[in-house]
Formats: sequence, C-alpha cells, structure tokens
Amino acid sequence: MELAAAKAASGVVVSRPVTFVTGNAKKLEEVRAILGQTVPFHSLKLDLPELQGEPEEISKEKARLAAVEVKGPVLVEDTCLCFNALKGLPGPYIYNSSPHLLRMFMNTKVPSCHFICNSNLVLFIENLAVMILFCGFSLPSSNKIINSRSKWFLQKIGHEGLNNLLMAYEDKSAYALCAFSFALGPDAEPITFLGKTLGKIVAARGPNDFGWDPIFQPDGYEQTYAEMPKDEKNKISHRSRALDLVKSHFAEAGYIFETNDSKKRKKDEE
Ligand SMILES: O=c1nc[nH]c2c1ncn2[C@H]1C[C@H](O)[C@@H](COP(=O)(O)OP(=O)(O)OP(=O)(O)O)O1
Ligand SMILES: [Mg+2]
Repeated sequence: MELAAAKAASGVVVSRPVTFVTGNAKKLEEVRAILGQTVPFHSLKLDLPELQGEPEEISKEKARLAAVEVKGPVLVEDTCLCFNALKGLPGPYIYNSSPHLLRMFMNTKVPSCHFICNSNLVLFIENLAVMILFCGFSLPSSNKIINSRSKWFLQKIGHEGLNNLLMAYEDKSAYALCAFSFALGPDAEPITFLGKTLGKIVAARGPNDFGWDPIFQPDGYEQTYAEMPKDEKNKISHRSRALDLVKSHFAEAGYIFETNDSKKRKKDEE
C-alpha cells in the first residue's frame, strides 16, 4: 500500500519544500543530522492537538491537521516509549495530558496505599494509579482530542518515576517507537513510516538534555541513549529507523521540488 502510494506519486512536482512540524528542538536536531540533504525541508513549530489511540493513527491525524494549517507538504513525528511489562504503556501518553485531568490527579488519593508499609511499593502503586487514571480517563470515545500543550507525564514523574513504574516487574524490557507521517497536502492521505528500537529501562545515566534518553539502554549496548555519542544513537535509534523508510520513500517517489530558482527559470522560459 505504501509502495503503491510511492509509485503513484512518482515524479510529482512539489511546489515547496516539506515542512517538518515539531516543537521539539532536540528532535529537530536529530532529524536534520539523519536526513542531511536527502529530503528538502524546513521546520515549523505548530501547536496541534494530538489524537489518542495507536501511534500510527496519532501520527497520521497530526499530519492531516498540519497539512491543513501549512497548505502544503508536511512531515510530522510522534514518539512513544513502551514498557513490555505494562503492555506498551506509557506509550504515546509519555508526554501528553490535559489540564483538567492533571488537576484531578493532583486531588486524587490512592486508598490502598494507606495500609502498605513498604514505601517503594506505595510509590509504585501511586505512580501506577496515576498512570491508570490518566490513561483510563483520557480515552473517552466522544472526545478523542487532547491538548498537546500541557505536557506532563515524563515531566511530572521524571526518570525515577518511570523506573518506579516497573519496580514490581522483573521484565524491564521496553521499546522506543517512532511514527513519521508525510502528507503531500491537505487533500492527500498521509503515509506513515514506523521505526522501533528494542531496549530496557535502567536508572538514569548520562546527560539529561533529551526526554527519556538517560533511562533507555538499547539492546546490545552498555550505554544509554544519553551516554552514546549522538551519531551512534542516530545509527540505531527508533527515529533513524523510521527515517530510513522516509528516505527510501522519497528516493522511490522521485518528487520534484520546485525551488525559487527553478520557478524563475520556468517563468523565463515561458
Ligand atoms: O529520541 C528520544 N529520546 C528521548 N526522549 C524522546 C525522544 N523522542 C521523543 N522524546 C520525548 C519527548 C517527549 O517527551 C516524548 C514524545 O513526545 P512527542 O509528542 O513525540 O514530542 P514533542 O511533543 O516533544 O514534540 P512534537 O512537537 O514533535 O510533537 O518523548
Ligand atoms: Mg507532541
């Protein structure tokens, strides 16, 4: 299906470079390093509502909304950190919440904690309750849109809190999942590219300048994402795996990007 879309798009003239819509400077830095000159793009920060649901659907919907705003070709990305012991949670909810839910959690007491003496267990149950409440209450089918402005989960419980969520489980395995979606314009169906890197959740190690990098140790490595040199992370990351597919798509589709120069030349020739 993706291949068919690529073939159908073959040789399509695109009137301007792709707009990569993101508000995350670190993400942008990595995308720039990984894509190099392969896909002509510039970035734009847009505050878009993010749907709830499966990562692929969240990413596709984000692309649809972005293409309407930009009125041109857009690329968007959504990243999840998924814990196997928690059946894939926190997943896409790693950094999203809505303000009224946050207030509700702040006022929520967890009754079962009162008769448990082990403070780690209390912490674990509290964190788990927050997560269950958050995910449970924020999935009403009637209102699937949440406000991406109030980013909370990782911010609120931090690296230690994320580790605590797994305290009661032996299985610390996790995966980082990246979903890029590309849409040629507001009327085009977005195409999604997924990249996944397997690893495990560890106590934070390394610089703390990008999300959950310090607590994610990819399989086959002794270093966390945060401890790895950037180019090393960019070789094996969820993001680079998804972007490999984006690059292949652009290579196969052979989009022709009109630059100001080529537009001028065309006008002169007419
Ligand atoms: O490679 C990564 N290494 C560590 N942390 C990461 C990575 N990639 C995303 N993250 C964090 C940022 C945010 O806390 C959450 C995903 O949220 P996510 O919606 O994809 O990013 P965002 O809202 O910051 O930027 P955007 O404007 O592109 O939606 O995971
Ligand atoms: Mg976001």
